[in-house]
Amino acid sequence: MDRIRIRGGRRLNGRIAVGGAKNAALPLMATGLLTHENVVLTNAPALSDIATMGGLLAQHGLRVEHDTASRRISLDGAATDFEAPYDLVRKMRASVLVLGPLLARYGEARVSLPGGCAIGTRPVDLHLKGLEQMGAVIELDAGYINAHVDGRLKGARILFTQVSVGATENLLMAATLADGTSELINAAREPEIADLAHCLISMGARIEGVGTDRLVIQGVDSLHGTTHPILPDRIEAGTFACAGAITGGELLLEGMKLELFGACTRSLREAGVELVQQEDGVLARRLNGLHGVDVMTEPFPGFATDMQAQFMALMAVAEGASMITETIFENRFMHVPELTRMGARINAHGSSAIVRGVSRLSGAPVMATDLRASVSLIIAGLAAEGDTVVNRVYHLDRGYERVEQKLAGVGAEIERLPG
Ligand SMILES: CC(=O)N[C@H]1[C@@H](OP(=O)(O)OP(=O)(O)OC[C@H]2O[C@@H](n3ccc(=O)[nH]c3=O)[C@H](O)[C@@H]2O)O[C@H](CO)[C@@H](O)[C@@H]1O
Ligand SMILES: C=C(OP(=O)(O)O)C(=O)O
Repeated sequence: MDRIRIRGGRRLNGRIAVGGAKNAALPLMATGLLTHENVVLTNAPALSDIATMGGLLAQHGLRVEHDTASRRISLDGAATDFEAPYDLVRKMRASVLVLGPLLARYGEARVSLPGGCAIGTRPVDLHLKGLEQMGAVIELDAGYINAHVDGRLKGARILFTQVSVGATENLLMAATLADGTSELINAAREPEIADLAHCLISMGARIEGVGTDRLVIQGVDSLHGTTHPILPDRIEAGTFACAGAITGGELLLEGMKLELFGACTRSLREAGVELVQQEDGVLARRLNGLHGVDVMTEPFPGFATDMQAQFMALMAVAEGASMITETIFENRFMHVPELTRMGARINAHGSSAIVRGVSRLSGAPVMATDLRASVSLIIAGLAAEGDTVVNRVYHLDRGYERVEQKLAGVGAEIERLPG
């Protein structure tokens, strides 16, 4: 298994490319199931999650091509197999996003229940209730969701009792081909959902309220092919902003748009990181010292749960204390014991962690059990004295493309140690 070694203490400076967003690309790939025509996604990142989703869609019967050189994914043809097996869904929870499209277009789907993962239980009850409201008959059997509908799904008024990114995406896709009008109330407003909606509109879907918490969808008989550019990865960009800031550096986050950060902009600024929109990206520059800032994760435009671990690494060396509260996932503090091993002073209790900034961290061998926790250890390693070796790099490869090369390109002393 590969590992990543970082020698801390180098100031990061320069331009760093922000890729297409993983959390936009995965639902966008599922749109390939809504039409037999060619869906082309540009600005696609080369990530293991993208390969997993491609494998799943190919198993359903689509022709999937991912040309990493031109960053294009092409999806073509019709599904012939409606099962998403446990082995793939377990690896990547976004697999559950094939459920809505398969039901809407083929009236049938058998999708493994995703189950929990390292960061929390991650239920899908809201996805299932919404589809049932649209007329689907759903049974849970032997760890699988067996779903079918006689004829077409029917438009419905769906009120989410909790803001859910995945359920909004699944039901939005399903509603595009339903018979009649659907209304999604208390829908998630993440930029990746607007990106999905724009892609669906370019395929012939009729959607109003894009970017708001009320989406109104008039179902159509069929959708056609399209070419759609994937929006920039705000989490990758935010990760690099923290990486630059912890070293006292200045990075141009190429291709990033400031409005995608939501509340993260304010938290980073309060912490002492200047963020300025420029023509070709966002300039992230540490002003003077770092200051402790309290944050609470919330649905967009609140502070993103996917930025919590990286921000905590930054707060580990800030002046003063910071209280970090995680409201989306019940177990997303796995980086705390590892950061503590590097000298951070963090007390986690329930959904909150108090971080008391220290003047120095020290390198250590560390391990993390999820994607953002792993990258937070890289960020800490960039500021630590000595060497940090991050194990289980496969978590990182799910969501960061060539992270060691990108960081080395702006001055980090970092390398991948093949396992
Ligand atoms: C609102 C939010 O920040 N969502 C995050 C969530 O999306 P993801 O789509 O994975 O999760 P959801 O947005 O659906 O979950 C939000 C909350 O709703 C609960 N829930 C969800 C679905 C359901 O059927 N029943 C239910 O109770 C979850 O347990 C969670 O507490 O993880 C992704 C990966 O880290 C992040 O990119 C998303 O920003
Ligand atoms: C946890 C993440 O992804 P997933 O929902 O695919 O597990 C993430 O993007 O931080």
